[in-house]
Amino acid sequence: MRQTEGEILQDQYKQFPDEKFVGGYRMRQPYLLLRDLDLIKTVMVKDFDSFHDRRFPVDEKAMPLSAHVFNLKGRRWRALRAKMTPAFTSGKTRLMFQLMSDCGHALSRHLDAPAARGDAMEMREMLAQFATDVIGSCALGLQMHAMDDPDSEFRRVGRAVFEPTAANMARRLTLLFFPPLARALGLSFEGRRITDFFTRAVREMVRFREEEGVQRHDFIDLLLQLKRHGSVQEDKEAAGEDAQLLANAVHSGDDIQMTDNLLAAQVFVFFIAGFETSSTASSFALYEMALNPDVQERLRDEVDEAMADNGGHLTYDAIQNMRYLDMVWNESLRKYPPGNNLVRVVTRDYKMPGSDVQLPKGLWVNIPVMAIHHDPKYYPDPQRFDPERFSEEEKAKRPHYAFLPFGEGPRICIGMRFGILQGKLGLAMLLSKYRFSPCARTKVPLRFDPKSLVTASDDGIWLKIEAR
Ligand code: HEM
Repeated sequence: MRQTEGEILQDQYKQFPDEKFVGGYRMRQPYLLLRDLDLIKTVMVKDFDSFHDRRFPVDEKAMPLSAHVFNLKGRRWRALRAKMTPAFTSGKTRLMFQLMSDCGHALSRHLDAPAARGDAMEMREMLAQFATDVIGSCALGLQMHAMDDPDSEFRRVGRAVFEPTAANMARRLTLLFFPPLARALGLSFEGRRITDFFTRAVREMVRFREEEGVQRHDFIDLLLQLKRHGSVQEDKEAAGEDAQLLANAVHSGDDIQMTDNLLAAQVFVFFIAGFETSSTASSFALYEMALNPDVQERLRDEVDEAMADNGGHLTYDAIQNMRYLDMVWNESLRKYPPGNNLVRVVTRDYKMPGSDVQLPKGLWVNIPVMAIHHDPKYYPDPQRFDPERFSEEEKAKRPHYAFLPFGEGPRICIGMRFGILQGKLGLAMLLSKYRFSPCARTKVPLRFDPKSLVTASDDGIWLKIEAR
């Protein structure tokens, strides 16, 4: 395989410019590719009840870590999503800011020596270590020390899950395309070693918290609230975006018991969904800023100003209020969406609106995010990195569904606020202290790694780092 799934679908998307949707096969599995943004809205939101599932199999007994909110299906997904949503409001994210910020300071400390020497560094790995520490601290309440020790246990687990090895690929392709065979062989997405490591680590953590009565503003604490009381304490005032987030999480009416295994599965998905996505996103933003020094300077000016206004610190509100940071971050997610293809499964036979085409239950539906984000109809000269595309004026000219880095509808990324805060904080902290420029190993243009689960360059992101 020499192209990513996103690139294969992008070719097909370009091949049929006049169609609203196109059919195809992958390893003899039929699928539908959506091109039309109104149809995408119909599938993701309006007729969501006919498209509510994803494609990875779930088996709570044989593969305990598979029963997480990303994978779960139907009523069980709905019940869990509704219960977990209050853990992801901006109120809760704000409480985690200090934990995140501490990891940011550790990142800066770690880079001081190489920056003083003007070294070339692989920034994706650096940011993955930062993200591992953040998610470890905020999800598990652990000091992971991935930055002090790149071979720490959790960084090794994270690497093992995402490493595009032949074994990982073979296991996942079997799970996707031959689920009965995967079941017979006892395969899981992450592999037996990681299942055992993770369930044990979370079980020990839960026991420690329960016995010692330890409380921390992190996800384990919120999941333990769910286990004990059946719900997470909601914020006193949920306004704006949060009200929308909570309103989207309609309960299925089913009861869901938060067992230790179910709790471990949720922590596992926060870990894997949380660190690779935000670290690749931030490293692509750094890459583009190294190639576009005017953008880097303008953003650094904004960061300096925000710090000067806040006694030399980067606060939660300062990050939220930085307009240009938001534009740079979004343009980077546009050009390099970590999830380059979103999938829904048809959950009951469905007639496509405006046509005679009937979609059978079980069919996979692809929403080709990479292709849409590079369609010149929405983004003229799509290879150009131009944060101005995300000024309020330019955004208002585009259809909402032309920008889908976190998906949309009831299955939109539950950790979006957390991921954005972490990514932006990392960038702001780095720019406040260092300058980034291309080095001999910087690849222009980048090539994507076809074996990677998320959009990632095939040789990391090499940049020269210097103290300001
Ligand atoms: C820049 C960072 C991130 C990006 C770009 C991202 C992207 C996405 C995307 C594209 C989806 C699929 C949405 C859909 O199908 O409509 C998703 C789902 C999900 N994400 Fe994220 N994500 C990020 C960070 C996080 C973090 C930090 C967490 C957890 C702490 C997280 C947890 C999840 C979960 C649990 C789901 C499944 C939600 C459901 O099906 O109900 N993500 N994410």
